[in-house]
Amino acid sequence: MPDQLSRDDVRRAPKVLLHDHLDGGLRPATVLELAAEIGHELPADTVEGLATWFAESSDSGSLERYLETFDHTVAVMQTAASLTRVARECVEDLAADGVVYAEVRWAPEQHVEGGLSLDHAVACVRDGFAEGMAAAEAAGTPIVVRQLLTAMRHQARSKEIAELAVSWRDDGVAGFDIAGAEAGHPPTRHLDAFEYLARENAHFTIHAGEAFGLPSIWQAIQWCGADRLGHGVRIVDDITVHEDGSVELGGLASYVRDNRIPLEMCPASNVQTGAAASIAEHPIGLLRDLRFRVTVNTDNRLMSRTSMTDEMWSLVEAFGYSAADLRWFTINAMKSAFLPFDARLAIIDGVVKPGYAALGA
Ligand SMILES: O=c1[nH]cnc2c1ncn2[C@H]1C[C@H](O)[C@@H](CO)O1
Ligand SMILES: [Zn+2]
Repeated sequence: MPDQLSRDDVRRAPKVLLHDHLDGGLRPATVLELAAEIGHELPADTVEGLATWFAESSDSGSLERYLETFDHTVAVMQTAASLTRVARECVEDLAADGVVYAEVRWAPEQHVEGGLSLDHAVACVRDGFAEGMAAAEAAGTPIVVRQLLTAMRHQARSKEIAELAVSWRDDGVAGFDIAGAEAGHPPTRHLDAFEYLARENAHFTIHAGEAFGLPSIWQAIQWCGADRLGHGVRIVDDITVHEDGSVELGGLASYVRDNRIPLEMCPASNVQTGAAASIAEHPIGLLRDLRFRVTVNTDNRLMSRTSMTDEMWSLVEAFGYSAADLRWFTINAMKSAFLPFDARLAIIDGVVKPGYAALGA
């Protein structure tokens, strides 16, 4: 494998994405077109102007402000046709970027203002993903994409959304998540949903340790039983690096590492919301050195003006990572996917390993 990676190597390398929001990844041109169709007023009227508006408005250092930008994307995703279109384009964009497996999350409860039922909305996204996967296959860039259904943590529909996720588990839905403002909305408010999912042998991840610290991570794992942590960056608050370079892990950090709990890290998003000061200072460097089960993700490609290639390339530049490091992140992610074990292995052995082997050839 080449030591000196180029950006094009990173683009060609097979990548696995576990944390990407459907309503955070629209093409700016699509937002413009869909908004024009329904008469929704946007803060800019050109593709570049809108792309810049999303990126700049999301760059405030506050998760709450960051989340306000979703008003515009959610507004244009209230019909069957728009949901299917956005889902299809999402898959096409990921595949063109070299993503070979993705779990894309969205909150069905936010897409029923136009009269869609929750089930119909999920079916529309399923259809869009299927169209996108077929188009990617035809373009020679095959990809497998699954939905994660998100419940909003400030609302009270999590049990209902958890039931929706279970009822669609054999038709493209791989798991469940909660998202939204973290401070003041602890995951334990949704305990009935998580207990239900556990009884159903279903998978779930929880956004935790992004805008709020260790108590949120502790609750997500020890009270709610999350399989993975969305972000989880604040786990570093339970790690002490001494002056002599020795490292001490607190009880929670040890638990997360010992149990190989996957961290869905999203560097660009974290810099925008203030969860990390810069990419170079992002805790991903330390956590990778300590061999936590770290994965690299985009979170919101529109708001962060990013892609999987951009995220990985920014880490190559900041930390000097090699192809072997990127392969390690990618296999970590594939091992942590909410797919059956044999399906995960098939992608690791059949796609990821050969793809990295071919990189230097
Ligand atoms: O990084 C995030 N933290 C918490 N909530 C988020 C983040 N990115 C997106 N969301 C919210 C806004 C979306 O409307 C919702 C469902 O995708 O999830
Ligand atoms: Zn997120």
